[in-house]
Amino acid sequence: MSLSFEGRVVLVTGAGGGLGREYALAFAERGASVVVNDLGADTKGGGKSSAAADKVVEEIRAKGGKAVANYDSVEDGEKLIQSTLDAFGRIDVVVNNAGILRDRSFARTSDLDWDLIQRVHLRGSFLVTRAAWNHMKNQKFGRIIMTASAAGIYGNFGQANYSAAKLGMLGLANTLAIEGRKYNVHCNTIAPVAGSRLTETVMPPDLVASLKPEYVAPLVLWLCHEQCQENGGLFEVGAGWIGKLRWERSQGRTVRQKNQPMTPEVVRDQWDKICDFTDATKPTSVQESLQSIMTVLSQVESGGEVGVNPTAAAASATSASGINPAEAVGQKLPPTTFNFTHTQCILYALGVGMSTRDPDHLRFLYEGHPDFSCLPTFGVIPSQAAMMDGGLTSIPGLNIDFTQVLHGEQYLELYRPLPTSGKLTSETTIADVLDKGSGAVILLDVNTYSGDELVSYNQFTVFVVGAGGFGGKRTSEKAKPSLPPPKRAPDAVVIDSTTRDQAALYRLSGDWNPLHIDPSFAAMGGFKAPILHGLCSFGFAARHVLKHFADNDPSRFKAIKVRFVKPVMPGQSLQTEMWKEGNRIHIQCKVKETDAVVLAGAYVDLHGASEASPESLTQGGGLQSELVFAEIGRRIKDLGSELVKKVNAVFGWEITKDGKSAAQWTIDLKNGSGSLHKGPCSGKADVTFTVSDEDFMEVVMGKLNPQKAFFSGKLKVRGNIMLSQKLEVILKDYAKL
Ligand SMILES: CCCCCCC[C@@H](O)CC(=O)SCCNC(=O)CCNC(=O)[C@H](O)C(C)(C)COP(=O)(O)OP(=O)(O)OC[C@H]1O[C@@H](n2cnc3c(N)ncnc32)[C@H](O)[C@@H]1OP(=O)(O)O
Repeated sequence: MSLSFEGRVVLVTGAGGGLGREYALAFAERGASVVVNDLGADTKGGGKSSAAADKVVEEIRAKGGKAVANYDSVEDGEKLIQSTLDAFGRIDVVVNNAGILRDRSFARTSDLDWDLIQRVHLRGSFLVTRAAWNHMKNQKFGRIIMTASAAGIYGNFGQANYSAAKLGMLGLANTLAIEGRKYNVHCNTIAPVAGSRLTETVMPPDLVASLKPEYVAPLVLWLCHEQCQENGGLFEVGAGWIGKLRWERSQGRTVRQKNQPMTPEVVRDQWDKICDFTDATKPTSVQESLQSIMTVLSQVESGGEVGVNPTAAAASATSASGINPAEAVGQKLPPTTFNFTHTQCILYALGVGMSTRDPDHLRFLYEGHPDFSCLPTFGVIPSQAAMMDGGLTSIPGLNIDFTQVLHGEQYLELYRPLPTSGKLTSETTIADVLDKGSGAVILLDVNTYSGDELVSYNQFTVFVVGAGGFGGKRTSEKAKPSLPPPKRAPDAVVIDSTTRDQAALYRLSGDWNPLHIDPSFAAMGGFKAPILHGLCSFGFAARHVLKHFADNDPSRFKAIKVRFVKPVMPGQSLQTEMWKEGNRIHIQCKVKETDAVVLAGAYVDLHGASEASPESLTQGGGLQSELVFAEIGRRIKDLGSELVKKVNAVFGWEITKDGKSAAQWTIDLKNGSGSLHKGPCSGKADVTFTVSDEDFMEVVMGKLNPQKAFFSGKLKVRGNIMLSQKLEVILKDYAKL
């Protein structure tokens, strides 16, 4: 199939002669509507005439093609594009071809020689392309050609100004290729060798005659066709030959050692190796280029030597298993000290989304508040310091690529509420290293002390993507398990938005990992953009639980466990679903916009749920009814283990020691009665609680002891006659105990 440009609109700058004219004719021949731009200047940029462009337009029209002339300077980019739109209503292709020469040896290059060349080539291409850019983006199609030159790629005597402008156009094209990719706007660069007005000054006449422009145009047409997916390429073309160019980089050598100054002498001594292209690499993006720099950073940090070929060192470390559990497990990181004041507590609270919009949050945001407190999940901050300081890199057997590190899971247990200022020390041990196939999992146990008192225990689970397969074990008894939520609708759901700057704010609490702020680093980890800290979403979820089930009382917090199953992007909304099971609140978090589960197997353990606050039980309307009834169940258990045993024996119930019941609970809040149904295993028990609204809430709020309520008759338990008789017997028995 021949390549047609029917329906396409093409602008060729400098199309009055040479290459530009050839492109214009070739596009028009294949059906394109062509704008033939030419200022009609001489090769040095002097003069102005419409003749050149008009002639080409005539040629095209004579052959039945569609073309209009335009005589604007490329420095008036907007005008060029406007006249293209006026003539044909759209713009599909821009060929930046116009150019002039002011050749001089460098010493004789005047400001004007320099400026004129930059203005026409580089600035002109920028202005014309920018004027076309949004039209192309909006229509999701565009093809742009930049015309560079061998003089720019290799340098050429007497063309300093021209070389600089030409390679500048390559840089421009490289970035346009990246920015336009997702809109199907492609930008490629050619370095043509053709006989033209510009080359006749530097080439012998017979060579100029034989290097015909028609040997270049087919490449330009192909690159501008919708079928061509090439983007960001650089091509040398001439005499019927086309070749593609790319960057090549030597393996290079590391010239720095940890804690040593980098000196010119070391550079000198390594020079031959730095310049040796054996096994050269071909980086194609800033990300690839940076990757090796990151490798060097981690090698230097882990005590790598001067003169090392970083790629080879990384390869041999991996082949000799960068991860070696036998060496790593049991190792301790250097202890760290964390000094903090109320500033860090407040900054952390803001980092996990607290806001003065919610009056309940003020106690965590204002040091003058009578109940000023530190959020319990701040407990991860002192303990992460050891890892963040690069301590992990010093562990033998843990040669890991930090661009691939993700936070996998977190467990935090507090032994007392955190102070709002103080000095805490943390001791970190590599508890275990697991081989998960797709990655390696490193378990880090951190004990944090205030003086001699153990304040908290953290278990960090670090997932190193791609580092598995070293033949290690898959599970560990040391891992704090995550737990699935109950199979029923959640008892409470909270939706809370993170902001675009959530990660930028959260990192100020000490996790400086560039993954959360630097787009290039995030790209190395395979992410389109920086992702939110796992511990930031963790903080959001934990405070949702604390508010909903513990009246924002930090002393109620005991422990939390979370698994990070998918990344969260700053700006997304978190939907925290919560299930109350006694003192344990199971949690699952989704990203509201995508419905993807991001935190799973998670739970918060609370202290002393017997002091459950009225608000936490009455919020949420109907959703809470199950929860309220579960609370009554737990209170029945409070009546005493003897009674529970008897009730279980008679009815076959299973009220367990933590107050959970296999029975299903429902309640009708309207008439103040609730019914308790035996679970699916037996249908015989069907008991109704009857209680006045007032008394019911008293019980639920913990103001009325359920035991007293039973015996004073305020809380009546009724079932069918037989069952209630049996229950009465039990209750009487119980009264005697
Ligand atoms: C020096 C710094 C120290 C501190 C480190 C933290 C620094 C922070 O700045 C970094 C961050 O905050 S990163 C942001 C938060 N984390 C994330 O976004 C990760 C999200 N999770 C994922 O992408 C995948 O689960 C992923 C990629 C983790 C795993 O996905 P897959 O490879 O597809 O795994 P899968 O096939 O589902 O399972 C394979 C085995 O791995 C176990 N597993 C899965 N997810 C896990 C996770 N999150 N944590 C721990 N183990 C996990 C699976 O259970 C399975 O093992 P098994 O078969 O034995 O059950």
